Amino acid sequence: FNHHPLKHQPPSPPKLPVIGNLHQLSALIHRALQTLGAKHGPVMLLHFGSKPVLVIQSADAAAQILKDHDLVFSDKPHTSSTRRLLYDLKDVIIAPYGEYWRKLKSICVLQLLSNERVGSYKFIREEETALLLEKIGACCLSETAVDLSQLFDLHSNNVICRAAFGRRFGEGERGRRFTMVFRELVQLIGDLQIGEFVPWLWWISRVNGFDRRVDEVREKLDEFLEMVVEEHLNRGLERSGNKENFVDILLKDSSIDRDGIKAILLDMLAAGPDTTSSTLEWAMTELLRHPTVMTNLQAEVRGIVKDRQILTDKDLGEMQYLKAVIKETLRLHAPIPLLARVAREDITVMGYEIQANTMVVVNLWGIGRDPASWEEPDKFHPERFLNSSLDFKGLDFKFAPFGHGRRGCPGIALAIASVELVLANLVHKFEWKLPMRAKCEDLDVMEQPGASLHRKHPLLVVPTHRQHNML
Ligand code: HEM
Repeated sequence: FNHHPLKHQPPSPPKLPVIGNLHQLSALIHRALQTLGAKHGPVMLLHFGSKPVLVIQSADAAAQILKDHDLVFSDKPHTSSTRRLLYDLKDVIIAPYGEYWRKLKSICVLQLLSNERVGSYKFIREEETALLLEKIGACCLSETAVDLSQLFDLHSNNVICRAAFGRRFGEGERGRRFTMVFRELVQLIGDLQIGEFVPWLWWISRVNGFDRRVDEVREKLDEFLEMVVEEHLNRGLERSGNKENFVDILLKDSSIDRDGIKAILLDMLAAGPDTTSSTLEWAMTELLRHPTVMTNLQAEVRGIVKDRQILTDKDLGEMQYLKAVIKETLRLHAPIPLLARVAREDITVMGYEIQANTMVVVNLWGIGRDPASWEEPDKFHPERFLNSSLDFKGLDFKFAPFGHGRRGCPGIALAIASVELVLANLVHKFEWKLPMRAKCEDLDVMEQPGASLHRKHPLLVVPTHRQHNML
């Protein structure tokens, strides 16, 4: 469209000089976009500074971006802070679409995240789940509250670290600090700094401390990743070479340099544990807020597992209500609420002319709550997924928590296997209540801003051992 003025542009809310629409956004950007979309429609053109940003908030429009024109929208936007944090785009998540990205993605899928690989980590998931249950069980006698948010973080981190690196890194005080650095990384990536969009305001992120936080986080992460790589190199010399893990495989590939290796490892640690623990955190939050759903889920799980201590894959396969609870959690609390892409060329979307280089934001969170697609969209009602063919493959774009297409999430199998096993065990083995005799409706659902969506406040809950005659 470079040769003529655009005739059909999407509606735009009125904007201010210099900052465009940035003043209409709040820290929880997905919520601000939903509010704007209710007024201006599901396809809007905003301006972050002078930069045009196409905002997509309906299933139909998302299908055009993620399926029909997937190739055109297969690049990701980046800012100077994401470049600094992610080794100058040498990772999978932000790397430009092309040969290098294709190679990294296929290594991630084949060597770490394929169904077969995920099956081979079954013992890791089981051991880590047993450890989690033990920690919770230890609090039962004293009836003290457990911080489930922290336990879920540690659990998800251990599963991914053991699968990818062959050992845990999350234990003890050092481990806790390491999990917090990853949380901060995700918050920094999700933070819109005005200087990225209005170049002469670059100094603001220096004055408000953002640049300093980026540098500190980058340094701590690099130190940690260097240690992981060195450990593998040293160990590799001694080993008989009978069992390679993901890091060994990356180290063998001469076309990926040291920064590239660290960047991919960083991706796995940034994208995997945080999203998995967010799903667990919100699932338990919603179960506690909805005692009937909790009772239904306990009835299903306990009915299938009976008095056995160990839950099997076959048991999980039969738990339709459990699967519906997980889907309903992902619909209401998409762990990655916003997808960001960039148009590689001029293109028409939903009849609107969109110019090359326009940034696109797909509000997965907003689409999950769109009244045009869902009845009583804000209600937690897992039954809507029973007897329904909606699944995670993102074929119906009203429910696409893992995205779709070339840049879609490669971690679905690992994430779902981990979440199902933990959740089924938690409701099988324990009864749950809120501390200080709080009522279920008192449990808040406030969110922490960031590229992934967590509770603002940790989830504190009091567990007791299940009484076997209860159900
Ligand atoms: C419930 C858990 C998870 C959710 C909801 C989730 C969601 C997503 C979403 C929405 C995207 C962007 C897709 C797009 O742009 O179309 C994504 C990308 C990605 N995810 Fe996940 N994810 C989860 C777990 C995992 C796990 C466990 C891993 C690996 C350990 C992982 C690795 C990745 C990677 C590497 C990408 C980038 C793919 C690319 O750019 O080509 N994710 N994920």
